[in-house]
Amino acid sequence: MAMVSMPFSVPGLNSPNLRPTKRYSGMAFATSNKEAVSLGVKITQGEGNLPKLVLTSDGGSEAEVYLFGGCITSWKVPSGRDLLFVRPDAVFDKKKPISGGIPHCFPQFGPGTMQQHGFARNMDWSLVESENVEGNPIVTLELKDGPYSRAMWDFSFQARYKVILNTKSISTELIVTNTDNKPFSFSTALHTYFRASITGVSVRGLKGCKTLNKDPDPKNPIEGREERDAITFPGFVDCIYLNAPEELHLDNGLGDVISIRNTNWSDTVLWNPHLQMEACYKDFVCVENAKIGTVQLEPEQAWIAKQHLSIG
Ligand SMILES: O=P(O)(O)OC[C@H]1O[C@@H](O)[C@H](O)[C@@H](O)[C@@H]1O
Repeated sequence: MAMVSMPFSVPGLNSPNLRPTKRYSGMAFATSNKEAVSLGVKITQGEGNLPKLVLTSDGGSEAEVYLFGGCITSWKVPSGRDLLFVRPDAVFDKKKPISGGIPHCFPQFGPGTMQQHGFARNMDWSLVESENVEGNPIVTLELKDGPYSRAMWDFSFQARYKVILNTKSISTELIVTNTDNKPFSFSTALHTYFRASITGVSVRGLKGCKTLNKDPDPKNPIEGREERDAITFPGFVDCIYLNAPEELHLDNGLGDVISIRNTNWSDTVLWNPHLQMEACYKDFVCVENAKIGTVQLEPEQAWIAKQHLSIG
């Protein structure tokens, strides 16, 4: 497939993090719109003037992705309903990670030696590729080590994150490559905040999994086994499910059943803070595809994991 590099400029958005390589895949390129990177992908100024990609599919779905944190903050299905949730206390000033959407936890899920959930959600990712396949926009973001990450984790790495929006789904593919000359290991997660009505929420598919319950002490989780077909959220929940299946179903209590499929994200985390976040706990649930046991990569080795969220 041909790759075409083009100079790119958007007023107020000139940044080394915006250097997309367009790939032409079946659809014409929208040359008339300066802010369009490829058909169905625009770069805009989001909250706090942070660069935000807006993806629009021919089928009527829409997604928003901030380069800061490589964070998908919105996934609207054709009905216009946003199935993701951004907390009301989220800030867009780069002083904190964006609290909501699909933040990255990398290279540590935590708790651990560095800040909770690692540094990837606190760094600017770059847009490196944008394409459109049969009306469906695709962007690829990249994160590499820099002084900020090196101070916490002294390794050279590359993370590539592809986001694919279809009419009824949003898929991601994360590839972490060891670009160092020594091995490294990491844990990681996609900390997805789903919009929900918590009293009506249930998660199915985890029955039989070994659990590590982080309540009451995240540093000393209690081992157990899940016995319920449908997990509900009547109070505080913070629990890791090891060797989770490749598909879960989330009933968000708002009329949507979301299929959460994965490849190679071996574990799941369920989290709802209940009264610890009194202002918003009723409005979301986190169902996180995670890799809790560390991944070890030798130099030049890569690890790949996919997530596929869809509605029926
Ligand atoms: O960093 P955030 O978005 O506030 O999320 C924090 C929570 O993230 C969850 O993944 C953890 O299991 C919780 O222990 C933690 O409290």
